[in-house]
Amino acid sequence: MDTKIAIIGFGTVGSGVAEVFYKNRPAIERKAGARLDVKYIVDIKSLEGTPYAEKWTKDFQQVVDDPEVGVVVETIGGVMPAYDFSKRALRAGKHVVTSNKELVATHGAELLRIAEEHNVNYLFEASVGGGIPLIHPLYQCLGAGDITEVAGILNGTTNFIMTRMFEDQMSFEEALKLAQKNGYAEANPAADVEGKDACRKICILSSIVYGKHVYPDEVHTEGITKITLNDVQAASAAGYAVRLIGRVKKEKSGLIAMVSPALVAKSSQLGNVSDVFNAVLVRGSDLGDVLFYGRGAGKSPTASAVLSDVVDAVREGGHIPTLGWEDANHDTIGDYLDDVTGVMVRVPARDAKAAGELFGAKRMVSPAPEGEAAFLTGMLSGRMVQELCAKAGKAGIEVLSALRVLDY
Ligand SMILES: NC(=O)C1=CN([C@@H]2O[C@H](COP(=O)(O)OP(=O)(O)OC[C@H]3O[C@@H](n4cnc5c(N)ncnc54)[C@H](OP(=O)(O)O)[C@@H]3O)[C@@H](O)[C@H]2O)C=CC1
Ligand SMILES: N[C@@H](CC=O)C(=O)O
Repeated sequence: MDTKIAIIGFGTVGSGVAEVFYKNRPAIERKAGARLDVKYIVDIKSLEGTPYAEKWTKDFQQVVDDPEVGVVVETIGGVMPAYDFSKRALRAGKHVVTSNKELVATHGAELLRIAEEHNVNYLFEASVGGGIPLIHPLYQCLGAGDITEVAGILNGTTNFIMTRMFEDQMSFEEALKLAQKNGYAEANPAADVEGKDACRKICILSSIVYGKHVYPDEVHTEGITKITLNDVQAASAAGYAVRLIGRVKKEKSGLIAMVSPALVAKSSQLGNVSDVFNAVLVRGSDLGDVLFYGRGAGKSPTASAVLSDVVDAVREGGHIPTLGWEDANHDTIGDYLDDVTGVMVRVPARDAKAAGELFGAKRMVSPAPEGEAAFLTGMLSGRMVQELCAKAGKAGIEVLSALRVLDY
């Protein structure tokens, strides 16, 4: 059997898909049980001068109208026109494979439903964790367990930037430029540094694990832009690393999800994750902790995840029935202020005593950054931290930062 592939969007990931496909073609065909080839590459810019020039077209309708095309790989990114292209491909009876987490997080439930109606697959292994096999294990292998919590370092760019800034003293701008040069960053890197990309990824993981669509507007999201060297130094003196963590957990009152920078013990599984690497911890009441680890961004790792979906789509031919979730009304996630964690508070040295009493300091950090004091509190809800910060303000105590401390 012959199946033709069309790649839509020939940027970092799309070009990686073509390169890895031709490099590993015999193994990919053997696993898919079919002869495969890339017939079209759709991009707004010409591919003249590349080895793929004769496959290039600007006209997506050509792909839709060609019965030979069995799989459409969507690597444009963003919602439009990727949303429109994906629907047209699915309705034309073609499998769609994507790395586009913004689209999956925004319209995943609908696209999965359209795929099911047309007996094809909508697959997105590359949308979370780059090259880490994560989506498939979550819905297939871990499907039976009662998963209480998923937490992870979900953005390669920010982890890379923080590693370079705080371990190699690189400036934020230089580190970001290097992440872009390496092909890690989003087309608009604000999505990385402001936490939106990690938010989209935790939405996808939550939807898979808990079976209801979690939308990005439900998830409280903070990025890394306010993290300072003094935060990192104080955390380190206390035995912690600062990481951007996306997490969702099941509480008695419902699900709580958020993205924020947080302290994790240096000796912990997440505390050790550096550079572009991602790690996702899945915690289950029967399962205990399972960790997924690998390169979270970049051309070849992401392309390899995309191609694993191409193989599945061709081999399974529309029969991957368990991947999916119900649509929901933007009301799946509870109030993030109910989340209870430890907190590390930094204040000017002059405010150490008053702040320590107010927040109920449990352990002073030593050495604190010069001219400052820092301490760890007991367990506090987000709401209590807000109230205490407001009280501190009224009492003339300057809270320099209050960062969550997590037990992963
Ligand atoms: N880079 C990474 O490490 C990873 C990326 N992803 C996701 O994969 C997707 C693609 O990312 P990436 O490859 O980095 O992005 P790029 O910006 O490098 O690639 C997107 C490509 O699509 C082209 N394009 C834009 N609009 C259209 C259109 N209407 N029709 C056809 N082509 C179009 C762009 O052209 P032009 O440049 O001219 O605009 C560009 O060549 C995104 O959703 C991203 O979030 C997922 C995992 C990892
Ligand atoms: N910009 C993203 C790319 C992969 O999803 C990241 O840095 O993680």
